[in-house]
Amino acid sequence: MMKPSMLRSAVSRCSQLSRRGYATNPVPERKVVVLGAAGGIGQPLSLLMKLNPLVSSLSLYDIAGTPGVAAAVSHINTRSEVVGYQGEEQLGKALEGADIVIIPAGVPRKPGMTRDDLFNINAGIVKGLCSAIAKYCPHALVNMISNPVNSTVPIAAEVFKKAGTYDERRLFGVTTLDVVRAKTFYAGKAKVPVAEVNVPVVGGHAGITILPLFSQATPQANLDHDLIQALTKRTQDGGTEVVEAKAGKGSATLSMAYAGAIFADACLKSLNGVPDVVECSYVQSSVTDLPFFASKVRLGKNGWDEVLGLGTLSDFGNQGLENLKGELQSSIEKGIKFANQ
Ligand SMILES: NC(=O)C1=CN([C@@H]2O[C@H](COP(=O)(O)OP(=O)(O)OC[C@H]3O[C@@H](n4cnc5c(N)ncnc54)[C@H](O)[C@@H]3O)[C@@H](O)[C@H]2O)C=CC1
Ligand SMILES: O=C([O-])CC(=O)C(=O)O
Repeated sequence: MMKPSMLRSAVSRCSQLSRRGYATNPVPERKVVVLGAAGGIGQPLSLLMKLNPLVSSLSLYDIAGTPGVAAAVSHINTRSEVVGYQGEEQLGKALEGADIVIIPAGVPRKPGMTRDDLFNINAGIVKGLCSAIAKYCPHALVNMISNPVNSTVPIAAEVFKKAGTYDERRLFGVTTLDVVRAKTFYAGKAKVPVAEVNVPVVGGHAGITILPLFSQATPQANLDHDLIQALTKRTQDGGTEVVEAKAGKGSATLSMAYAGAIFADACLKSLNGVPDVVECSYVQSSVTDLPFFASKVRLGKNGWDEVLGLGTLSDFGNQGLENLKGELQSSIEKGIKFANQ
């Protein structure tokens, strides 16, 4: 068991490491809101955000269960003040003054379902939450986790457009878990240290729309075509692997919380002026003919500064890109249509 003194020194080491490279001192005040904070992702994500020294105010909102989560998290002796909010009448207060809103609210998959099968429930949840964001914190960066991400991000964009608050640079679909998986699976096969691995993952966040570019992975390894094909399939099916292993008890929560915390930390750093923070994310894009697309984006003080191109694709990558376009386009259209009903 870890002794309290060890945990304290780990947290302190963590804060020292995180502070390195920050352009401003003292660290600015930043409010982070988690919508869906009492859920399977929401709880560990709230914990990880409480450990982030860049957060000064942590607002935990859910339709139920937040007082307990907030009470537990608030006892951790790190910088941020934690407040729990429960029920729609408290949503405005939860959001006011937010710099970043992370949204893992909504139902997860069960075995046999696709992410699109969640649309009927989650589209409405996301629409409602985004209307509140437009009203109470229109300048916040939005990190959308709720599935189907390929549609929920276009829904959010439409809601913000209607409210007159849309700024494409502030809306992000969180695809970091695809990158996390691609790195892990690649490191295992390429026999390279996982901490050194980088793999861009582009496209979207469902099945074949998830396109890991292993030909651009670093450190480079001479993996044969069959292995690259297998790694691609495993990354695309990573979510389903967890859904099946959980056998009806939901989908990835802990690894998603980790991925969500990485992405939110990147947003916080760039808001604070750290230059050249680059992450993959599903954003409004002109990299392909699709209006939303995941690729590397350079983050800045006001959201993303630049959507980076795809680089040189292998034949396999090009084929994957062509194969995903139809599905991604129809998921985008479905979201836009729903938001405008
Ligand atoms: N982008 C990604 O890579 C990933 C996305 N997901 C998605 O994240 C979502 C959440 O997954 P879990 O946390 O496992 O589900 P969960 O069911 O454990 O938690 C969802 C939480 O959302 C809350 N909620 C429902 N309606 C709400 C509303 N109107 N306002 C605020 N909160 C509301 C629920 O009360 C619950 O606490 C799912 O849609 C899942 O598919 C999951 C894993 C990875
Ligand atoms: O697979 C799911 O339903 C949840 C998810 O998006 C993931 O784990 O990548």
